[in-house]
Amino acid sequence: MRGPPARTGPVFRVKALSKTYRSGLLEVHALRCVDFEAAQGEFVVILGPSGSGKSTFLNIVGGLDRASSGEVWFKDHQLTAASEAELTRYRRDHVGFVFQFYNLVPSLTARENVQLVTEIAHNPMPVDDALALVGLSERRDHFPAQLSGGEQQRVAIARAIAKQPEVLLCDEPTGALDSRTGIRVLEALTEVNRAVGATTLVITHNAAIRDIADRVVRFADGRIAEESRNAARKTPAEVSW
Ligand SMILES: Nc1ncnc2c1ncn2[C@@H]1O[C@H](COP(=O)(O)OP(=O)(O)OP(=O)(O)O)[C@@H](O)[C@H]1O
Repeated sequence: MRGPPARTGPVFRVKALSKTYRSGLLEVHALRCVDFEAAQGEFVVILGPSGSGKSTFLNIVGGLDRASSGEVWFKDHQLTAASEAELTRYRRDHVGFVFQFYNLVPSLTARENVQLVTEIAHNPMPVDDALALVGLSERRDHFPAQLSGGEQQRVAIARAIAKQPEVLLCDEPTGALDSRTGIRVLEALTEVNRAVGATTLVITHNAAIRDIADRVVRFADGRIAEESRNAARKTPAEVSW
């Protein structure tokens, strides 16, 4: 008789994570003893007021910044014990980043911007598949200046997921966009989360977005103040703000 299917462990395990920034005599406690886990393929929305530690958290989990104390694990790799070279490899091989500002190369087309990543990735998807996932097949030969803000953000998402990352970390991906365009970008993110199965963490100031997540985490004053799970996820089209 076969037993129950083997459960895969969490993708992220964060234990007692703290981060203190020091400049001169001044200390800022950006994170205070944060515990967190995320499962494979989970879509987590992170809310919280300005300065509550959201970006600091995402940057540490993404290997862009270092903890002051505590542990961060990505599967069986302890990021908090990793060397700079190991963190660089972690970011390159496993993490897709999407930021508020798209950081596309202006002299390259949409396709070429995505290609920059697929050329150095271990297991990339075809560039055209990545652009199709975000609904931009028709625009692949356009330059960033010929694309709307939402389209540029979708190119940035295609670039982030073309390497088929295990995690997708997004810091205010709709922050610079109007609501209709923002919804299109969220549709691209949920589609990518479904198709690639990447564990997805999305920071937003926009509480309306909480309904599209599996789970919502609210930061306040460097701590996780509240967590909730959505029994049913809404589609981005059902959300308005
Ligand atoms: N490099 C840094 N040096 C000093 N202090 C910093 C640095 N980065 C962040 N902080 C401070 O740490 C605290 C948390 O910042 P963080 O950017 O994580 O908040 P946030 O919730 O993402 O805010 P926002 O929504 O405005 O982006 C803030 O008080 C901020 O000023």
